Amino acid sequence: MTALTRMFSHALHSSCVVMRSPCCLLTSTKTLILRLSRHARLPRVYSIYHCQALRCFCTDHSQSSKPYYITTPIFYVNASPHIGHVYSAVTADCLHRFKLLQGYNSRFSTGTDEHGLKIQQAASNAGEDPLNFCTEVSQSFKHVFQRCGILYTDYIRTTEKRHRQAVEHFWTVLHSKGFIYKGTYEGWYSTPDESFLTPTQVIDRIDSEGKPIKVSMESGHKVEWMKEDNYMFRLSDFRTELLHWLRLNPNIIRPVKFHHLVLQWLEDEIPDLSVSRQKSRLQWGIPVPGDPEQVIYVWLDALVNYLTIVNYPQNHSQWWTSVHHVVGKDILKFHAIYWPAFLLAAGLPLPQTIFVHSHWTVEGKKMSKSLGNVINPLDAMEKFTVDGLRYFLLRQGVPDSDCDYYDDKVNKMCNSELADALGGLLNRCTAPSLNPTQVYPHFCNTCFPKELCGKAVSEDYRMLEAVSALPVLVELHFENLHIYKALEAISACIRLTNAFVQRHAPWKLDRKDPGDQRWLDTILHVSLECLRIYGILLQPVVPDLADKILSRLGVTPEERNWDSLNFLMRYEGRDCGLEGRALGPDLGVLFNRLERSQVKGRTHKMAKSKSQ
Ligand SMILES: Nc1ncnc2c1ncn2[C@@H]1O[C@H](COP(=O)(O)OP(=O)(O)OP(=O)(O)O)[C@@H](O)[C@H]1O
Repeated sequence: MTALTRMFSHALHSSCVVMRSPCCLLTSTKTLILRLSRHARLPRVYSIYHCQALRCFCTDHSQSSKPYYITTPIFYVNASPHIGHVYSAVTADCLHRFKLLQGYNSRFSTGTDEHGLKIQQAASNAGEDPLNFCTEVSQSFKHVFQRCGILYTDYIRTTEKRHRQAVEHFWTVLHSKGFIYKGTYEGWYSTPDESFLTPTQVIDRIDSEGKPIKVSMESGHKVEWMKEDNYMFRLSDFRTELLHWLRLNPNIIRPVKFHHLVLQWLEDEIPDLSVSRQKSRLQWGIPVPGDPEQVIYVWLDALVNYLTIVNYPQNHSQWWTSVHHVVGKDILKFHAIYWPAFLLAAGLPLPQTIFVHSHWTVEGKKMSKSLGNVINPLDAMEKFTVDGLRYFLLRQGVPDSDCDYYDDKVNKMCNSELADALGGLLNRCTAPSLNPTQVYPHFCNTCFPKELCGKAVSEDYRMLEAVSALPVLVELHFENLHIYKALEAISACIRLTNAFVQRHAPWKLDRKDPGDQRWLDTILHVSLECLRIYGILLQPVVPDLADKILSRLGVTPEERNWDSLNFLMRYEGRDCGLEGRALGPDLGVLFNRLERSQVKGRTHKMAKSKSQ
């Protein structure tokens, strides 16, 4: 006791000294966990006690009800949505729901990016008016997002009047401050990426007709030499300031790998950026204020959407100081260099976090509209259910590296982790055969005392420690966008709980024997407490499944927030409000096993993009 208490208070004390920023909080909490874990051989009772204490410490409750503004990229409407877009949206949605769970006043925006040459061309190929074309595709994004439970609070289209006004204002501010000047741009340009490239970013290739071409090294898209009179943004002026910002705040871009990448990009000089196109080349966009012969560069236009949402330029400040972007790695440069430079020029605060994720690939190639190797998310939800697909994307998607998608993988993961492990546990522990009265069973301190002298064995105490520490771990992983690690940790705990039930085989106990009955109730109580914690923590990931679990346990909607993660109060000698309460009536299966015939092996749909 004394050793751990000393260690814990020392750790708390030392962390208080350094804890000046969220980064320090994270570092010091990690240190605490490490120090705690080294003491795993101390008497169990103290470890559990301290894990609970640590959780209270880790969650800074003063943050509750503070604004937290999450954005997804706005999606380019040159074709219908695919799994990659859904992944961006589900990741942001999961963060949003996690923040709501913790009591933040979270706001979450998404929408569609509707200007630019690609859309002008796609609409023309489809023989449609650009706005009608955009409306149609924007609706399909909205539909897919609603279908997969994306709980956005704001949906924006860049063709809206409010957005045009925000962009015009933003441009005027930059121009009046002297950060935009008239010049000539000459260099490589990739229309598919709407991106300018330096000579070192392009390489020689041979096209399908055997002609030599230049392509972008990053995306592989063909580039063209462009020379035109444009408005230029003084991007080069901001290189030092951006470097300083990122070096001073090593936690801005997460996971950290991408932070290093941006720092590396900034090591080299960055040229000024062309921020307009001649109207003769591009008509579909917002005209430059005061110069109708020029149209604003699609990326400047698109990035301002984050401000439009929060009512820029009227009363955006409450939200703008707490903005967190979720982006794919393909658009990191736009979000981590261009966007902060524009904001600095406009005199606005910089983003708090840029969460970056990698790509879903199909047979090693990025799933992309241009390649047409896309998986239709509606088909995938049909096969695997909404929660099945969400779980797979977040459990398997590693933000640091690309991940190959195939149906069989989704099938296996859903069956083993949702149907068997989680569903099986719920089913076993709430079965009327073991619990005929269908109430939340009572816990007996004599059967499961704080010292190792009851019916519980040492593995059981280790399980309690793991489940007690779970909320802290989950929170830490979410902070780094390592949602897959959070799910890995939950999954490991579910395995421990299943092993606990298996070890004590409550179905073999004699219910007529009062001692056995007390122990049986205790086993079920502990298992349901574990399930309650898993249910609460899984809400941001699989909202419907989590609701099913918590409803079956009789947990009310008010008892599903972060403060309700008070695991196994009876073990601590405190009251448990659920004891003796009726379980929910739904005896149905949590997640139906997917048959292999339901999903085809390693196939993928070559869905036709709208532009084809
Ligand atoms: N394969 C993917 N994996 C993960 N996220 C993706 C993927 N494709 C697109 N996204 C996400 O959607 C955003 C918008 O992508 P975009 O509209 O450029 O789609 P795309 O299919 O890559 O299109 P294109 O083939 O025309 O480049 C990306 O920045 C990224 O956040």
